[in-house]
Amino acid sequence: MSTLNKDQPEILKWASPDGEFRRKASSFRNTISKDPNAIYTAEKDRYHLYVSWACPWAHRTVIVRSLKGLDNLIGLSVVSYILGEKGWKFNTPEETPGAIPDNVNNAQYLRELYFKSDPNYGGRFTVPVLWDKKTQTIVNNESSEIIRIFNDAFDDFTPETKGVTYYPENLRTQIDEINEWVYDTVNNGVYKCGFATTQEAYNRNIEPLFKSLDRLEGILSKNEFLVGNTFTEADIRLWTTIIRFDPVYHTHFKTNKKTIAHDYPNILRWARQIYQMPKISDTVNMYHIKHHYFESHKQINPTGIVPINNGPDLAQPIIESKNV
Ligand SMILES: N[C@@H](CCC(=O)N[C@@H](CS)C(=O)NCC(=O)O)C(=O)O
Repeated sequence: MSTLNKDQPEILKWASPDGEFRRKASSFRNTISKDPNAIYTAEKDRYHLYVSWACPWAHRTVIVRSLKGLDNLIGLSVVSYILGEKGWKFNTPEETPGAIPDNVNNAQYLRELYFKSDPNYGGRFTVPVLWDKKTQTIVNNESSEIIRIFNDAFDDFTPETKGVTYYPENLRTQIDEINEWVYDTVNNGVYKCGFATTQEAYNRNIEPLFKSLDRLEGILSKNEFLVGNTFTEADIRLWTTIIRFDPVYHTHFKTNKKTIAHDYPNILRWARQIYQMPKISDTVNMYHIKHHYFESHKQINPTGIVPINNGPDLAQPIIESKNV
């Protein structure tokens, strides 16, 4: 058992006593619907999204909000990049460039929204949070569900993106199947390696991660995207992890068997292709990403030093590397 865990405040304890990191299920799981009689019906200016630029889960929701043209329908607040003992904090952009304060609830810390929704809340205070201004509560705090809500619930307000779907009906089985192993071994896999506090827990998770990256490289050597030639939520969900891989996870989470830049030419081609789609690069804040991980997890990086590498330049021209 690790002694590390004992010295940490409760909120900064990531691993279980056996050294393995187990992500807790999100608590607020409601949906928003086009039905005017639903509790949470789709309306302009009713909902607000709370995110961190640093967080790969929250990043998915920012991407779909932007691609679906919801920026003027659903407001946005962005926490500061440091996750401290009281959790995520709101700062002004003068204090933290890139931060957007909470002008809906005027909260200082994200946790206030959780207690406003449920005074007995006992879970973690995570981003993303989708907030309903009308009922003063959290609708949903699970990124995979928020992106499905954004995918179609507001279509009646956005004629220009109406019907644009990242979860097309004919591809759902394939998307769900990919999401499942990518979530377990890659999205969450990097955390299981990085937050492990025993060698055994790290060993158990590092091989499945690289096995999955090898598998993804194989898929992307034949296809443009994860599911054939259609850009879907499976790509969005993986992409936010991949762009953090070389600059953060490789060092900070000790996932240093290979890098995207040198060992995965097809994943790199795909990552560049998505980065260069309209609106996507605006959702990437590498300063928040790097400074969040290296400065917040003091149990892994006690000095808080932020290493220099920003990962491969995603704005570079795309080099076709299929079937190499
Ligand atoms: N399953 C959640 C995970 C969200 C999550 O873990 N967010 C992290 C940031 S990357 C967080 O807010 N952590 C704060 C904490 O656990 O105290 C989702 O996909 O929405």
